[in-house]
Parts: sequence; C-alpha cells; structure tokens
Amino acid sequence: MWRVARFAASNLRRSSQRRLFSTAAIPGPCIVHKRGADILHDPWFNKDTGFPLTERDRLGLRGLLPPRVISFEQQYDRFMESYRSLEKNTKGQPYGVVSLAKWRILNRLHDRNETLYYRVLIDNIKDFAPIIYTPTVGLVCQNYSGLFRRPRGMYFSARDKGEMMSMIYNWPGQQVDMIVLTDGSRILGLGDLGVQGIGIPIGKLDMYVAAAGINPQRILPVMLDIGTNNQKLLEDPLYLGLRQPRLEGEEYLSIVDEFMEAVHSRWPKAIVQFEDFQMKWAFETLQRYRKRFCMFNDDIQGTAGVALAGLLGTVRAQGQPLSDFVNQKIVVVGAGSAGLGVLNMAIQALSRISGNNEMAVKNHCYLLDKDGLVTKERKNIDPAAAPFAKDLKDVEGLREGASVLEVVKTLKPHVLLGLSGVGGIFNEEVLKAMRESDSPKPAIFAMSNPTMNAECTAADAFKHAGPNIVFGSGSPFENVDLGNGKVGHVNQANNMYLFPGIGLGTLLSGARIITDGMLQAAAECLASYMTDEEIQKGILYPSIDCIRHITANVGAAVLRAAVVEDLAEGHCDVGPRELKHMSEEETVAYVMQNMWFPIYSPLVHEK
Ligand SMILES: NC(=O)c1ccc[n+]([C@@H]2O[C@H](COP(=O)([O-])OP(=O)(O)OC[C@H]3O[C@@H](n4cnc5c(N)ncnc54)[C@H](O)[C@@H]3O)[C@@H](O)[C@H]2O)c1
Ligand SMILES: O=C(O)C[C@H](O)C(=O)O
Ligand SMILES: [Mg+2]
Repeated sequence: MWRVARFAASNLRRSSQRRLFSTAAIPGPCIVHKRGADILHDPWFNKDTGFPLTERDRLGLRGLLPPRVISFEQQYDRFMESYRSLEKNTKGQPYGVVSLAKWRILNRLHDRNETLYYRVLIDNIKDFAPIIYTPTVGLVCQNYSGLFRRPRGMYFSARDKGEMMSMIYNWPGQQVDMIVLTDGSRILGLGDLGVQGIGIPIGKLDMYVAAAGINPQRILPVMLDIGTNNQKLLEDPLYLGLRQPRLEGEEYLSIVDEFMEAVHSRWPKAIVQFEDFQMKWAFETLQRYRKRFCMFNDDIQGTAGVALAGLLGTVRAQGQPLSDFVNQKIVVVGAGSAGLGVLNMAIQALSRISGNNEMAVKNHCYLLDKDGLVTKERKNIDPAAAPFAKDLKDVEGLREGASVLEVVKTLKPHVLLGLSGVGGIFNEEVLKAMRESDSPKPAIFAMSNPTMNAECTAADAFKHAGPNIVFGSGSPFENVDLGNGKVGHVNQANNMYLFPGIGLGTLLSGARIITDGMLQAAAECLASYMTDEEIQKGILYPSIDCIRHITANVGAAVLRAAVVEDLAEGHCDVGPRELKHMSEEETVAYVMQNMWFPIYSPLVHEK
C-alpha cells in the first residue's frame, strides 16, 4: 500500500507545474472548419492577438486584429496583471463582492479564450480553485440568473421527455469523455437551487481539466431540470429553470433513465459523475446505474475516499499502527449521502487494513443526524442509516437523539467529523469538550461546504479544542498562527483530491464500470501519499499546488485496480495487454502523458 507513496515522494511531486510541463512536445496541428471572425468568436480556437501573421493570412483573419502579434506569455502576464489589480482595487470589500468579481473576470476569459483560461487556472490553481470551485461556486449558483451571460453545458428538462436521444446530438463536440450531472436538489450545503445548480458541474469539470488534464473539448456539464421545490426560486421572475415542483417517483426516474440511455448511445464510454443529488436519489441512482453504466456518485464515493485518507492519516499522526484503528472512536455528524458514504467505506476498508472484523470497527462509529444520536430506539429510521444505529445498552450515559455536545462529552471521541451542512454546529462548547478526547491528537473534520456551512472555522477549532488537534475542512481556510512560530495546519478535506483521478484512471483503463476496488485503490493512494514527517505536522493531504501530480497517482492506482479486476479494455491505441505489462511507475508516467496541457496549436483550415 505504501509503495505508490515512495514513488510519489521521490519523484515529480516537488517540481513545479511549470517545470513539469516545460518539456511538453511541440503541439500538433488542430483542424478548424471555420474561417475569419467565426474563429475569433470561438473560445476553443481563439488566440486573440496571439495569432501569428501567417496564420492570420491562412485563416482569413488579416485586418480583423490589430497588427501587432502578442505572445502567449505576454497575454498570460497581461491577464494576471489585471487580475492582481482587481485584487488590489477590491481590497477590504466584502468577501462575496471580491470573489464574484474574480469569478467574473475568469469567466470572461473562459468565454473568450479557453487555452489561456486553462493555462492561468493550472498555473495558479491554489489561488483560483476557491474562485471557480468551492466556495465561490456556491455563490455563483445562488446568483446564477443575474450572472448568466452565455450557456455552458447542456440542459435537459422534464419537458424534453422522449426527445433526449436526439437532443444529445445537439452537442457540438464529437467525443465526450467526462460528464458531471446534477439535478440541483442539494447544492453544497445550500439546498435546492434548481437549474442554478449547473455551476457545480461546470466547476467540477474545470477541476477535471486543471487536475486531471481531461481535454476541455471532451467535457460536458449537464443539468437535469426536473423542477424545484425552492419557493423563492419558483416566485422569482428571472429564474431560468422550469417553474414547477420537482417530479418524484417513477416520473423522476424515467427522466434520468432516458438521459443515461441517450448518453450511452452516443458516447458508450463516457463517464458520468453524479453530483449534488439529494440523498434519496443519490443512493437510488447509484444502485440503479453502477452495474450498467460507467458512473459514480462523487458525494457518496469520492467524499468517502477523502475522509478515509483523513482517518488513516489521523492514526498515523498519533504515531499508532493502522491496526490501532479499531480503538478509535469516530463520531459522524450528518447521516446524508456523504456521512453514510464515509461510514460505509471506512468500516469496510478499516476492517480490512486493521485486520479486525467489520463489527469491531462499526462498534466504535457513532452517527448523528438532525434529530441527534441515531439509536435503535429511533422511530421511522432511514434504512440507509439503520446499520449504524446504536443499541442504547452499548452507549452508557447517552440517550436516543443525544446532542453533539452530549455525545462528545460522554464518548470523548478520537475523531469528530461533520457532514451535516450546518454552519457552526461544532460550537465553542463542543470544541472545548474535544480537549477531553481520549486521543493525544484528536481530529476535527468540518467537511460541509461552502465556508458558511462548515461545522466550525479552523481558527475556532485550534482556539477552543487546543493546538494538538488535526484539522480538516471541506472549504479552504488559512493555516492558523498558534504563536511561538507554531502553525495549525488546515487540510482541505474535499473530494477534489479524488474525483479527477477516479475519472481519468477509469477513462484510460477503458473500464465500463467503476467498482469498489477501483475506488478503494484511489483512497489508499491518497492516504499513502504523504510522508510520515508531513503527517506528524498534521498535514494529511498534499498542497493543491500538486493537484496534477496526486491526480496522476490516483489515476494510475484506479487504472491498475481495473487491470487487476480484468475490467481494463484499453484506451485509444493502448490495449489491455499493454496496460497489464506496465509497472506502477510506467502507469503513472502513462497517465501523465495523457494529460492535456494548454498551449496554442497551429490551426489548419479544412472545409
Ligand atoms: N468536503 C467534501 O468533500 C464534501 C463532500 C460531500 C458533501 N459535503 C458537504 O456535506 C454536507 C452534507 O451533504 P450530504 O450530501 O450528506 O447532504 P444530505 O442532505 O444528504 O445530509 C445532511 C445530513 O445532515 C443531517 N443534519 C441536518 N441538520 C443537522 C443537525 N443540526 N445536526 C446533525 N445533523 C444534521 C441531516 O439529518 C442529514 O442526515 C453538505 O454541506 C456538503 O457540501 C462535503
Ligand atoms: O463541491 C465540493 O466542494 C465538495 C462536495 O462535492 C460537496 O458537495 O460539498
Ligand atoms: Mg458535491
């Protein structure tokens, strides 16, 4: 399990993104079927003032641009300069105003020149991820009607029933590798945002391009608009989605079925990532499609892997062997798709890794939902939560529905993990109670998004629970200055560390389904990525600056798991036999070679 880590640590990890790609081959030509102004208005081909004079002649662009040719590097610097001056000019203004202004300037660049957009995104991922992805993406979804300028992706609505098979051919791209699909019913911790949830698939797919190097011509964000139950949106005259309540039951499923069939018929190998579906549909669709289509649910399965890596890191941070896991008391607050996904995967993996039976691990896991501690006394218990309900005789001093504070005070858990969507629920009292934890290094994961919905802030966690904690959050927080030169490290426990590698590894393997084994390989790869020294400092996940490298490793782990399970059919001209014969290191190199990188290609016109 730790072998991938050694390779990771000893090789490319510390090289910067720029160096990593400075050896990229001279770009091959790119065929374009348009000429003149049409090219300038197509962000995929547009190079703005970067078109060389010969290309301007060949493509009918002469006279349509100012005469001077500006290099890609100059364009890059000019954009970054305007971005930095926007940052300077908005200093001191409220967070929402600043981050939306930043989102707008990036979005405008995307709509004009995709090559430059993805290049600045990749090179500045640490600064830009919080803008194009969590947390700003939440604000973008909330303000979608006002921000809407140009459509991105596809919209399938309940009114399109019976038409989807032909509609899918309206998408101009010949090939699609990666689709992120939402129905907008549970957008981050913000609830039902209807059609406005399209921002999430767009943000996730931008991360696919930045982290996994999926070719942006082959991505497709999709909104399945089956109505909304958000009364405010239904009454908003500018709301852009269907103004009707959500479809339910068979009516709902028949729409999703039709969409999945349509995708499969046009692009049989496209991978569909389900994102931000409310719990009942998240579980139901996963069960319904996972054996038939190449799909996964990121909130259930991606999140689980990231949390598992965090839990394993926590045990390592305590200086304990992984077999000690069975002694860790874990309290999960939030019994939704994410919380239950985490418990299911953690119990399976931890019993396997620690050599204990599942029951022994499960005995130390406690689950709370909006009604408090889930016990066998619970009336109308959700069947998905039932396996984790505690027998009251096993939780001395606690009652059915006990609050987070009661549970923490009584159990003194090693790990407190929040996936409730409720901001501030780990309040001062709860955090102070974590000081009495039975662990010398208690872990607090406030994984709900966006920032306002985090169960606590990083600063509060270190202030109230003490400097010895290990801390993770779904949305980014700054590291905390603990005084005396000490730093409280913040880990971004976000599924962005896994979903890009799960998608890329599956794509390159050519597997037609995504199995538990492939997902477990992804999680274990992430868990083993950090060195003991880093873990000792409380650093559980790599810096987002290394996102392409960790994704290459995760992708390779997923691909190799597919090979082991005999599911790898190969991709393009690399067949299953070649994949089988690749060493671990060759697989990582192969995955890296297949990452798209933005550079201007010479354009060749073809009628
Ligand atoms: N960090 C990540 O990578 C990541 C991944 C997935 C989800 N999330 C976040 O997790 C949150 C939940 O997502 P989900 O898909 O599980 O949502 P969900 O709606 O399926 O589940 C929410 C759960 O929280 C419980 N809850 C509500 N109020 C509570 C309270 N006061 N006390 C205790 N429990 C309470 C609900 O009963 C429910 O069980 C969201 O904010 C989402 O952004 C983060
Ligand atoms: O979108 C994220 O940042 C993580 C996760 O998928 C979520 O739903 O919160
Ligand atoms: Mg999500």
